[in-house]
Amino acid sequence: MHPCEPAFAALVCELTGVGRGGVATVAVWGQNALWQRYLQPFFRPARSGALPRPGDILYGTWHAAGREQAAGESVVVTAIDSQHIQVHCHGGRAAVESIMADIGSTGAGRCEWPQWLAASGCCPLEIEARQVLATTDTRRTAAIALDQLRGALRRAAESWLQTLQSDAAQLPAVQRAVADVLRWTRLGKHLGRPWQIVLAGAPNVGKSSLLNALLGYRRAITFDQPGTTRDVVSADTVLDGWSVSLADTAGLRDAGDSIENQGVQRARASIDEADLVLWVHDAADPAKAIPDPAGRTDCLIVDNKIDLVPDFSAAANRPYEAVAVSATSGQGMAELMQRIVQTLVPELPPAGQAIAITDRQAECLNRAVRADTAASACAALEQLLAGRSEDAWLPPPPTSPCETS
Ligand SMILES: Nc1nc2c(ncn2[C@@H]2O[C@H](COP(=O)(O)OP(=O)(O)OP(=O)(O)O)[C@@H](O)[C@H]2O)c(=O)[nH]1
Ligand SMILES: [Mg+2]
Repeated sequence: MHPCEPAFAALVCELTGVGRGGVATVAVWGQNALWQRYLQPFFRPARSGALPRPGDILYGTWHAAGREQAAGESVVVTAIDSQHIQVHCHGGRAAVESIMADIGSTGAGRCEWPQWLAASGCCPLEIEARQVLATTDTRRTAAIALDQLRGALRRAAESWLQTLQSDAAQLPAVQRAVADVLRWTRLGKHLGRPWQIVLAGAPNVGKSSLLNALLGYRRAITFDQPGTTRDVVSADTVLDGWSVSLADTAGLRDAGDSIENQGVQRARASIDEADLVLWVHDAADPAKAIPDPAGRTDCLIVDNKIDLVPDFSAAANRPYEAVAVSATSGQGMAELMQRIVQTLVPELPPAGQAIAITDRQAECLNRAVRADTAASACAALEQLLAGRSEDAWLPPPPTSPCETS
């Protein structure tokens, strides 16, 4: 049963997910006199009659509190069963907010759809998979999230649990299997969240030009003087089915200008948080190159402006491994995109692979891997299957009256 229940006789929730849609669905769930208490004050059916029976679909208009004389919002109301009614309205925020507020004003508690799913008895792994799936924006990432929604991780966890419960000596073998699943965690973390790629390097090497070339449109200002970019300029795109957020940064130098210095500080902070840094050099002016951020495993060195270097030979000119490109002519850009994807995702998971897609899931699996005894590994796996869904990789849900009351 839902934790909100003692505080509210009914819950109201927007069921339609993130993103824009033509139609939105608001659901009301409760025990008693649902129709009379929460719908009748606002809903005028086109054909008046007896109270709807389960399965009835009614067309009519919604008359917001205080605006009873206005024309009203066209809605379709579905009586799913005696405890569950859905209002289908225009998908714009104004209509949804108004209907939610009206139902809330009669005493129903507002909640978010993951809480709604929990109230309906969904297991946490399924709720988390639905949450991540709702935030994916490519077929590739949606397919991997869908595998988890179909139970890839749940089945793996259940089978490890069964193995350990019947034979504690299997702990090392189970822990190896769990560790194998944890290999995919970095990828799982980026199903609903773009990889952060930062373009950095000395001033005037062509970082902004490279950002524009990767995006395919002119997002950032480019100019033939150093110090053009001051702030972090970001834009999202998709590379080979992976959502990436590209951030162009100020050229790194000690500038006298305090505004530019602030830009350089922001650039350094972005580098620290990046999943991958494209460290850009000017192939035509190697003396300008500055050392790449030492110790970073995910850093690709990019030699830009190769169109200015006659007979630029990738191997001969430099002692480091780099991708040679020209942001202005487009030379080498396809290879650069390929190298970015290979660096971020060196291997693709096979179809149906179990993957941890939330912090909570990864923490439970990590506890199982570190467990000293079969009993504590089982406790971690049970927690994975039954624990509450609170996900740090997803934006926090707006505060709900369910939580505050
Ligand atoms: N020939 C040639 N010129 C380029 C290339 N990439 C950039 N440029 C030129 O180099 C100059 C600097 O380019 P930007 O993209 O503004 O360089 P930046 O690294 O962003 O510079 P800051 O923002 O000042 O740090 C501009 O005149 C660009 O047109 C390239 O591949 N080939
Ligand atoms: Mg720039």
